[in-house]
Formats: sequence, structure tokens, C-alpha cells
Amino acid sequence: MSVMIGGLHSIVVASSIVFLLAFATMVFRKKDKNSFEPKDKHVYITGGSQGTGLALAKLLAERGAHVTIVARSVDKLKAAQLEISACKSNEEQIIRYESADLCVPDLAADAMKRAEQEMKKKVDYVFMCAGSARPGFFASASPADLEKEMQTDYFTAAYTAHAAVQSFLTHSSPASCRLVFVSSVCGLMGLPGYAAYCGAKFAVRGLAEALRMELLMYGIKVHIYFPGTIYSPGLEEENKTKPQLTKDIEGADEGVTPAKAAAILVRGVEKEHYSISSDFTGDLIRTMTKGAPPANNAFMDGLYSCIAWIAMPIWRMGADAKAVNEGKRLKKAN
Ligand SMILES: NC(=O)C1=CN([C@@H]2O[C@H](COP(=O)(O)OP(=O)(O)OC[C@H]3O[C@@H](n4cnc5c(N)ncnc54)[C@H](OP(=O)(O)O)[C@@H]3O)[C@@H](O)[C@H]2O)C=CC1
Ligand SMILES: CCCCCCCCCCCCCCCC(=O)[C@@H](N)CO
Repeated sequence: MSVMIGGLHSIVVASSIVFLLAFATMVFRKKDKNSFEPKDKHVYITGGSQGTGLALAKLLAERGAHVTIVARSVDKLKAAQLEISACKSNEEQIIRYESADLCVPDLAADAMKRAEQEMKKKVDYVFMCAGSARPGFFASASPADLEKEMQTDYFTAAYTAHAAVQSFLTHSSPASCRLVFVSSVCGLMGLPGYAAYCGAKFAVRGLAEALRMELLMYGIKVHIYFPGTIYSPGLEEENKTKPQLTKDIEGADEGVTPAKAAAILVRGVEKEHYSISSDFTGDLIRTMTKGAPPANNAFMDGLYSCIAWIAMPIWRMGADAKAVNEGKRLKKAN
């Protein structure tokens, strides 16, 4: 009996010490001087003229950032500039735009140089939101379609990231700089109708993952967001040509507004998560396909991946059956 009480006593003492230590580190933790703080920073957002990029620009303007948005259409950029300016938290903030086709390497590099000259400030945080999907079945895609998707989704990010790293290395504090990529659930798992897009978004993931480790050399932080459906103007456009099979399969995902997507992204960056997802389904897919990068929370990520280990094959049986049935339906129709 006394041995049992003694054992219980040591467990209580040991767990109290652990609890106190955890509490003390929480209370007395020094704020990282390079923690995410948009106020007075130069935030550069590709694809900032609409959808997620625009929502992000508005959110960071509210938080006191100087913002440069980059896209091709000047009309959309001008309208977005007004919207973002209305969100400023102080008069000193500068909100600018640069028009550039970011899949051309020189134009991507020049846009960033001009942004820095005009803002008279080097870029601090670079968010790569530019991109869009042109869904369709692989069999009816042309080689040009495949290339286009790689240009729009991979090279826009790769060239801007490249220009950003050149700039960060001459920044007064490279360790306060961040690169934030936007991939997609389609950068974690393949889905029918998105073959070309999946290839490009998986490529973004490979780039981000290599840079996460490589840029540790300079203390530069890298993040990547893998959203599911976002109700953006881009989604409305792609839905016009999206195969019914793709619509049926992605219907399982509830989706978020651009404002919600932007808030989730910023929260993830603030929490220093390398890999960010929108919701529970996103967490299951993200953790199941995690690979080498760090977990956001070792315990929760492990738990999510256990759930996905069971849920994914069940979900896949249904999805595969949809593809088989669509094949049968098309055969009958022809
Ligand atoms: N909407 C969704 O369901 C999902 C979207 N995503 C990804 O999130 C990101 C944002 O998507 P979303 O919110 O839908 O945005 P939109 O598709 O609504 O907007 C795309 C933005 O990117 C710009 N852009 C596209 N191509 C280029 C280019 N070559 N050079 C410069 N700018 C370009 C567009 O402007 P312009 O055309 O004038 O150049 C626009 O500002 C994208 O990378 C997308 O792939 C990921 C998962 C789901
Ligand atoms: C545990 C397992 C459950 C698995 C459920 C999987 C459901 C699939 C959801 C797909 C969501 C859409 C992807 C993003 C699309 C996209 O990037 C384009 N719309 C770009 O504009």
C-alpha cells in the first residue's frame, strides 16, 4: 500500500514539475524578434488583384503593412489598389501595384526591383498567390495546355521566389524575411480533371520544401499553403470548363471564402507552421502526405494521419468508382 502511495506521490510531483516548467516557458518565453509582424513591412503579393491575394492584401493593410500587389490586368490592379487602400490602418502606409506577366523571368525580377525602388523599401514578406487552374481531361489537353499550367502555377512562383531570395540576401536582416507559397490540395494529392494543374502544384511543393531547408542557411523562413476550394473569381472561371467528374469529386470539400483563406494563411504563418491547410479535411490530407518537413503539432499531426490512414482508402473507393462510372457513361453516350 505505502509503495503504491509513494509511487503515486512521485507521479504527482513529477507531473507538477513538468506542468510548472511548461507554464513558465509559456509565460516567460521571449518574443522572437523575427516573429511575423506585418506593421511597416513591405509585403509583396503576387495575384493580389483578386481572390485570395486581394483578401490577403486587405488583411495585411489592416495590420499596417505597405503593400505591393502584382498581376497582369491593370484595370483589376487599379480597382484592387482602391479596395486595399480603404483598409489602411494609418496614413503613412503605401499601397502600390505592379503589372507584370510573372511567368516571364525578367518581368518577374523587374517587377520586384521596381516595387522596391518606388516603395523605397526592400521587400520583407513575399506571398506567391498568382496561379489558376484550367481543368479538363488529360486526353483532350494539348501540349500547350500542359505547358501553360506549369507557367501559370509553377514558374510564376519560382521566378518570384528567385527574385525574392536575391533581394533578401542584401536585406539588412535576412532572418526577418519570409517566402510564402500557395499550392493547393492538388499539390498533395492527384485528382481527375486537374492532371496538368496537379503537376504544377506538386512542383511548387517541391520547390518550397527544398527552399525551407536551404534558406535555413540565412535564417529566411518558408511557408506553404495547401488550400481546398476557395470561392474566388478564378474558381467561377474554371468551373465553366470543369468536367462533371471533377465537380462531383471536389464537392466533398466545403470550401472557404477568400477572406477566410487569407486569415487561415496568416494565422498559420504567425504560428510558424511550415505547411498550412484550410480545414480538417486539409489537415488529414496534409499530414498523411507530410514527408520530411516538420509537423505543426507532433501529436495532432500524428492523430490526423492515423484518421486519414483509415478514411482515405474508404473515400478513394467512392472516388475511383465515380471515375469508372463516368467512363461507362461517356462510352454509352458516344
Ligand atoms: N480558388 C480555389 O479553389 C483554389 C485556389 N488555389 C490557388 O490559390 C491561389 C489564388 O487563387 P484564387 O484566390 O482562386 O485567385 P484567382 O484565380 O481569383 O486570381 C488569380 C490571380 O493571379 C493573377 N495571375 C494569374 N496569372 C498570372 C501571371 N501569369 N502573372 C501575374 N499574375 C497572374 C491574376 O491576375 P491577372 O489575371 O490579371 O494576371 C489574379 O490576380 C492560386 O495559386 C490558386 O491556384 C488553391 C486551391 C484552391
Ligand atoms: C481523408 C481523406 C478525405 C479526402 C477527401 C478529398 C476531397 C477532395 C477535395 C478537393 C478539394 C479541391 C482541391 C483544390 C482545387 C483547386 O486547387 C482549384 N479549384 C484551383 O482553383
